[in-house]
Amino acid sequence: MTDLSKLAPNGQEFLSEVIERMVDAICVVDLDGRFIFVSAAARRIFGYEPEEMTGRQMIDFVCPEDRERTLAAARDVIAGQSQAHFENRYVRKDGTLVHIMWSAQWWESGTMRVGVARDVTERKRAESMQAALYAVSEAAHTAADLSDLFARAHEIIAGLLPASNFFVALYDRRSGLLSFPYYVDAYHAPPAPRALDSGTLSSEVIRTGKRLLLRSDAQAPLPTRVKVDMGTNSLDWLGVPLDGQGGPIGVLAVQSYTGDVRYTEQDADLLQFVSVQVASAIERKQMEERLRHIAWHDPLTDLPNRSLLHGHLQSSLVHARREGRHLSVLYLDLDTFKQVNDMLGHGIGDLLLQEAALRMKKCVGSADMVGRIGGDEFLILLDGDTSATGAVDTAELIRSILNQPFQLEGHRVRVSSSIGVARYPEHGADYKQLIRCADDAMYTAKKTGGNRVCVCANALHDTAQRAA
Ligand SMILES: Nc1nc2c(ncn2[C@@H]2O[C@H](COP(=O)(O)OP(=O)(O)OP(=O)(O)O)[C@@H](O)[C@H]2O)c(=O)[nH]1
Repeated sequence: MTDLSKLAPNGQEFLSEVIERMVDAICVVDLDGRFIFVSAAARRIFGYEPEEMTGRQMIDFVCPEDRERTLAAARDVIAGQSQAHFENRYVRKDGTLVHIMWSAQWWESGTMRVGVARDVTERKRAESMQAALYAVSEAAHTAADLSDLFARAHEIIAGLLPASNFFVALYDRRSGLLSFPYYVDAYHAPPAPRALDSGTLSSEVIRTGKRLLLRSDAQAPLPTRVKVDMGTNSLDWLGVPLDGQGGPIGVLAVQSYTGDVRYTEQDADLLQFVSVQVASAIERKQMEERLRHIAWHDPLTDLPNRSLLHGHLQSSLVHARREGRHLSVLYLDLDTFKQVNDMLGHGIGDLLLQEAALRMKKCVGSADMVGRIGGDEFLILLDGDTSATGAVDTAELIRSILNQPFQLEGHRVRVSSSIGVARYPEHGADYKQLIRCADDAMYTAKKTGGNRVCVCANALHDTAQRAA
């Protein structure tokens, strides 16, 4: 061991001076868990004067979430297992968190723990930001859809800053509307979509393309354009723009209603940092959803196309079979539609198909599906009302609604329709059989003059055939 008296005449003074100048803090804790000595570096690391800490329980300074494992680590040290890299978080005097890495050892004869605390907050911050970026980019690939992506982004952001009140606002440039597809809040329900000029804090972030941090204690006036907002009755409001490739596509926002959560510029930096990755993940998911929509929908009417209808019918049949339920299929073909094209042009024919699609959708429930098979042929799956009369009633309703004249660019156009009805399990056991039966019934309706509903005539009597 070095002889201190050779370095300085008074070894004690020399040691005190060295300890005073150390960047890391030396902390000594007795068997009862009280600080009995804390060196000067505590001032910078914990924000307390050393004398404010001595005599007090060490555990009271530890972040509540980390207390249990800190006590377990302390027990290990007392049992003789020294710790070289134990990490936990302390609450500084100003309320902020500091990440500490401890090296600690038990001093048997003194019955006390001797530890050295190193402030690793910056390193932890860099690590968690890196991890957050990685997690967001992973979520961009693996999230099932946009809402799953939002929930996962929320979880990731909550690991970086307090985010119990968090929302995602999306801005649709074409409609000019700001919507709130993900909204978690202690007091408010998700707001309805609103125009960008409705004077909200979120729209201010979109308009300016800049983050906005409002702290209740700063008493800063609201931006002049802001009139009302669901955030105005929160104490602190922090929103950052989601910058897409062609400008802001939305906002990520956190807000607090309680004084123990305050947002700082540092939080704004963190949220902004993550928002870049979140924005690109959202754009990626939006693109995937657009492509999926295009693949499954008819471009003219935006109705489900043949592939989606067949897939939906197959899975509905699986459920119906399992639950012993009925379901119905309507096959609809417009009568003499060709004449509309021939007399008024293809453009008016297109408008008629679009308007007819809207009318049909209004006749069915949310569990049902109206799709376009092609040309002037539509398929309607009735999964909601499973009664035999319900299917015919719905078919009659559709027929009569399509009979009403259409006003299309100044032309008054009248059409009628022929509809075939087939029911599971009476008329078919699988989707192909059901569609064929409904098509046959539609053909019968057409052959007998059109503008009518016909139910499939070929009921399956053989139970073995039904169950096939
Ligand atoms: N405007 C328009 N017409 C289409 C479209 N797709 C198919 N058609 C036309 O729709 C018509 C469908 O033919 P049909 O069902 O045989 O004609 P129809 O006059 O309804 O005859 P019936 O069904 O026997 O009453 C054809 O003239 C197609 O050219 C489309 O997307 N837009």
